[in-house]
Amino acid sequence: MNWTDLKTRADARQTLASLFAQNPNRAEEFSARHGDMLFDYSKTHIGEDDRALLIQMASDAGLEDRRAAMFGGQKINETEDRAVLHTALRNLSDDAILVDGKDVMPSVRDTRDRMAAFSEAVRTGALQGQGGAITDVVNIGIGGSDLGPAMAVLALAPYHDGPRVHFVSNVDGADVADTLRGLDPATTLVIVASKTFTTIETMTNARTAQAWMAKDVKDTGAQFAALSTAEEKTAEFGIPSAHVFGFEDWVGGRYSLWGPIGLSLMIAIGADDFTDFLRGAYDMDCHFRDAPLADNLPVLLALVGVWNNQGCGHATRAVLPYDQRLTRLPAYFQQLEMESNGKSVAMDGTSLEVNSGPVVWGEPGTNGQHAFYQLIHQGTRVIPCEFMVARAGHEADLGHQHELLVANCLAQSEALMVGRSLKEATDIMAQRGLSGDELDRQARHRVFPGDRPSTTLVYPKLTPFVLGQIIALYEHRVFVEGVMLGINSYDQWGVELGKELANALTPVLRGEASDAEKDSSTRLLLDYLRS
Ligand SMILES: O=P(O)(O)OC[C@H]1O[C@](O)(CO)[C@@H](O)[C@@H]1O
Repeated sequence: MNWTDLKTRADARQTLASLFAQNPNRAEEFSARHGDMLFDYSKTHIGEDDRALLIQMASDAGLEDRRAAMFGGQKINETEDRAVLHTALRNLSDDAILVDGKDVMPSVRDTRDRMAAFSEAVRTGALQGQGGAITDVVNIGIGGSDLGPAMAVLALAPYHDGPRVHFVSNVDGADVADTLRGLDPATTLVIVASKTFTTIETMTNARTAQAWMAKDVKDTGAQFAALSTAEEKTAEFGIPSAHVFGFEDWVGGRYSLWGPIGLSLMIAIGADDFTDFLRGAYDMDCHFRDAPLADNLPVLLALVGVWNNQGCGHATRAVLPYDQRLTRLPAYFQQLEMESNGKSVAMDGTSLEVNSGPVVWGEPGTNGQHAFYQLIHQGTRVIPCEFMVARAGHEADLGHQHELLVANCLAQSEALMVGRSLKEATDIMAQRGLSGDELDRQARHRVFPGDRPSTTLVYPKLTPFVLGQIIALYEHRVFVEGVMLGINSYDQWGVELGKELANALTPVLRGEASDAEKDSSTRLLLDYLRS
């Protein structure tokens, strides 16, 4: 890969002001549309030749072949010898997808139909709890078995017409206790969401919920469901097979929202809206698969990411949705991007020549503006920002609030780019009556360096279809960045060591095992915690 050329180009980048001055069509030429979605990346430092180099680099990395291999069910997750087929879960065509020569689609469709029947039964009251119709659903899962449905249920709140849906993830007993308090065990459905059905947090919380329900409900299994690839383990837990929704190991945890892990979302919004959500993702899949690289939204998003991170050396990326219902989206993207591309070893076992994926973080606007934007505007480090905003909100009677939201979103990217010079700040402070040294001192605090990069994604309205598009857009962006880095985006060995050590420390905390082998810092902490 041509990382040296990329860095040389990035080091020689021009300012945003000069890029716009040189090219009056920059906004048009450095933005792309797909359907009703607009992606503007003109406020980045990428010039025409830089873009050409980035596209060439993606192509040289074998992007087109890797993409075909992923969609075609080949085992691109090489460290786990698995296919990567979350796209199969939203494949709404009649096309077969073969893994090891077998079409996976009949089973995907069958599970989807079973999910729809189950969620309709819960929503209509055909499936009752011991105390009557189900009023509350509690999804117990963590990581990809929590973040996706939790994010999407909040995002699609205007479409809720089913029972209330709650999420428990943390092994901290506070989470399950606070969630179950006030719920009626006789009208609650508990969904245990775990791909492996071994995750300690989820299984511990599931057993706590089972004990809570058992005090009031004779047949707890009737009010439990399981979402897992490990169907024999769900049976051991006492969940009837009719309430078990299985999937295959070719669905990664952080990519699993589209199948059984989305059951809580389907119960909240209904099977038809859930299908619209899949339709949006499928639409983005087709765009990603078919559009030329230069017009391809996931590819462009990835190229901006690579330019900012591996090119310019910006280590973090802020995701800033101006959409309150996307409050959980930054956390969802954190797992999607950091668990996928937070790796320092390439597929062939060699060390990466460049930095791995960035630190992803964020909060919705306008809240973030009153919290951390100070650093984004005037801190010493540059934080590339990804703004997102809907053309229309759901609250038709509050259109004036949506205008304010949009104005703030656009104002931030403008302020980041344009900044405020010392001369401008001085003029402003002079008009306010300051002069001499005091004017000089005060003006310097009011300077905004500007020239800070951002992108803006505009979508028509946060519907199930559009949410599906947005998530698939980012999934494919992660894929493209991973291909360019030459890493496997679909394993997560980096989470294992901490899990192993936690398992070993539990008996030490209970006083059932010695801490003699532990380092002195860990021993100090153990002494304090046990005392
Ligand atoms: O669905 P499971 O198997 O409980 O795993 C939960 C999460 O744990 C992880 O394996 C990381 O520990 C994630 O990749 C996954 O989403």
